[in-house]
Amino acid sequence: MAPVPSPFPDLRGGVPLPYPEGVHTSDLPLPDPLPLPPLAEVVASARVVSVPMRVKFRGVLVREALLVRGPAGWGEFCPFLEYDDAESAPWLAGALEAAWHGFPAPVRSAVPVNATVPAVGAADVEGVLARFGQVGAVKVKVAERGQSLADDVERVAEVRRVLPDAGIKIDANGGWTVQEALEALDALHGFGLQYVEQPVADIPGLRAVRLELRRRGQAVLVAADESVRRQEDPLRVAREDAADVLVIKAPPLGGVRRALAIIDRAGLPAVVSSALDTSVGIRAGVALAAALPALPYACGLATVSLMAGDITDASLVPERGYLPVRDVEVAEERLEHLMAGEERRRWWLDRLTRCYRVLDGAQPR
Ligand SMILES: O=C(O)CCC(=O)C1=CC=C[C@@H](O)[C@@H]1C(=O)O
Ligand SMILES: [Mg+2]
Repeated sequence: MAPVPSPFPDLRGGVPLPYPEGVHTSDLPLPDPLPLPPLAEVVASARVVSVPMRVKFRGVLVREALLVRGPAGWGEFCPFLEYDDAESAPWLAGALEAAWHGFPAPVRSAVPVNATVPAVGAADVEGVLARFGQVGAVKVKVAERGQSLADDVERVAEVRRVLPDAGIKIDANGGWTVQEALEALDALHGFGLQYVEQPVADIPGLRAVRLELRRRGQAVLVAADESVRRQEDPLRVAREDAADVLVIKAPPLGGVRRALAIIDRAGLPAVVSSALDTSVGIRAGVALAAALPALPYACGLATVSLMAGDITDASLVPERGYLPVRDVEVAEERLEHLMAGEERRRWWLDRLTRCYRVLDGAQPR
């Protein structure tokens, strides 16, 4: 089979996009939250699943999610376990949007996606990549606690060996200091990285890395993930010129419509990424990516390939580097098979109820 060409081959090596510098953050208010369906209806539709991972990812071996069903289809509520209710409530807004309101109209029929390589040893890279089939881009996890820069270099080198023409980005999940990030990017320079995602934990640090890379004439771009996802003000990173690219997960921003509005106001190129969800949650990410006016990079939405189960017979997994824009049919027998235990079910229903109250309190009256 012929290799899938990168949708934007000229971006290999991180050439900055033609987005005008400093043209961002309009003062337009974000749209009002969507009306909430009655809580009893939401709870009655809820199903809790527990899905094993094929490879450990961000310390997770089993991913839990609560699925809800409304008139528009299914929605997924799966904030990470350590998130508190205030941080988790927008995830519920996203699930309710999917199930009760549906998604905005797409402007494309398929979305380019990257393979995602967790912080595995170099010897395991080829096996992980094989799960994604042909892809034009790969995201590689780096800066894992307990590992060294040499481990990262070996992992990235192995990706480059297996896929000589792929765009490569790396994700440090804020694991480096500014100094460590600059050293690591020096060491990884020869691989032609598109961008480095969240090299350091905070916004001033991101800005410092970005400015120093420019001063040194290194073309790699800086992308923000946690600095958008876990901020009270998701626009701050753009306002402070701390990143070239935004990595956006729809659920923590309150769903597809609100994420679209935030990206529009930020005025920066966006990459849509998964929250390690089942195909139901991935469908929302695909809806966001499909509705964006510009989609210059492959999206991190192929993560169902890292999971050992799903709630549908037709998972949203890449076909020659793309996910199709289509709905997901949930299979009852798969829900049964992946059903979480009673204690976890109760835990998730309690969390759902508390988050619903947070959203209800924020509704325009
Ligand atoms: O972006 C991708 O390629 C896959 C998704 C991904 O990397 C993530 C999904 C869920 C949790 C995150 O820690 C992680 C990320 O940091 O982007
Ligand atoms: Mg990330």
